[in-house]
Amino acid sequence: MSVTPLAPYHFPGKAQRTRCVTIGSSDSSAGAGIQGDLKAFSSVGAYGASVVVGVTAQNTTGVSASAAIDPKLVESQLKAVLDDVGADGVKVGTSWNAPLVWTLVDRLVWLDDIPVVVDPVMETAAGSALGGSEESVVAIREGLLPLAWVVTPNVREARRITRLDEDAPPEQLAEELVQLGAQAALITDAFPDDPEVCDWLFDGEKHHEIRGPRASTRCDHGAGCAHSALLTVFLARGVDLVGAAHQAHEAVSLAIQRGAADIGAGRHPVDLLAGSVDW
Ligand SMILES: Nc1ncnc2c1ncn2[C@@H]1O[C@H](COP(=O)(O)OP(=O)(O)OP(=O)(O)O)[C@@H](O)[C@H]1O
Ligand SMILES: Cc1ncc(CO)c(N)n1
Repeated sequence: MSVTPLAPYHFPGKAQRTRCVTIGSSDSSAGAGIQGDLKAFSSVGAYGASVVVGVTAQNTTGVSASAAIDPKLVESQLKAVLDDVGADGVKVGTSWNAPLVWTLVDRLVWLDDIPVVVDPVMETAAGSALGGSEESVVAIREGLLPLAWVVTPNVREARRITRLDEDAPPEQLAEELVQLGAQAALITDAFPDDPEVCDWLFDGEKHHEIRGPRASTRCDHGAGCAHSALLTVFLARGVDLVGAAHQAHEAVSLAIQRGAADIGAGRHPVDLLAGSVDW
């Protein structure tokens, strides 16, 4: 006789505000990672909670040290958050190693009907590596993609996960990501050398190109994190995927344009709240 295991979480009922959980790593400069995600959640009035899977000593010029958190402690954080705060949407960022990813996968399968956005980050805007070992890429492919409502890699990350050639177009990369199990794939900045920015979305049936002007600032530290965090909130609020992808792109594009150019000497942080605060 097979017995269905009990869900490991208590799952409180609905709250008035949208609750989103980011599962990712600390960025000490707070432009990206869980700090960036929490700011993005707050910028649109959502309540953000976090499960820390790694810590980076990082600033706008790069990462100087990092460490992954013990999977058991990750599991305890997830339980603490989901049992009490609850979640209307979950975002997964950095994946440091396979045991960590599989621990998440084992737990996230219980999140029936809650949007899960997977942002398979492997490098910072300044070019430092963030995880991305071959074993963690395999765990992302085999474990995380099948749980993803939408996966949001940039082109380099999409190539790494799909193992397709350098010259594979975004259309093929996105279709392959869906073939691997994601419900949808959104490749950010699909043509990095073009004068216009284009996010390529494949919703499982149709392709959509989300285009906008390319900001020429160096304020893109945390752009990808902010994008996937906002996407999580909009999906949690029931916005359809194409609409959510447009809204997230527009907000982040503006956040790069009006970015925090006075912070740090490298790739400055995005600023989602620029213009809303009177200094
Ligand atoms: N120069 C730019 N001007 C306007 N929008 C941009 C620019 N660069 C990126 N974007 C937008 O920012 C969002 C995040 O994309 P990006 O490709 O920078 O993520 P990423 O490479 O994963 O970033 P990160 O390394 O910070 O995680 C997308 O909606 C993309 O279109
Ligand atoms: C911790 C962390 N996660 C994600 C990114 C991607 O921007 C970053 N720079 N740092």
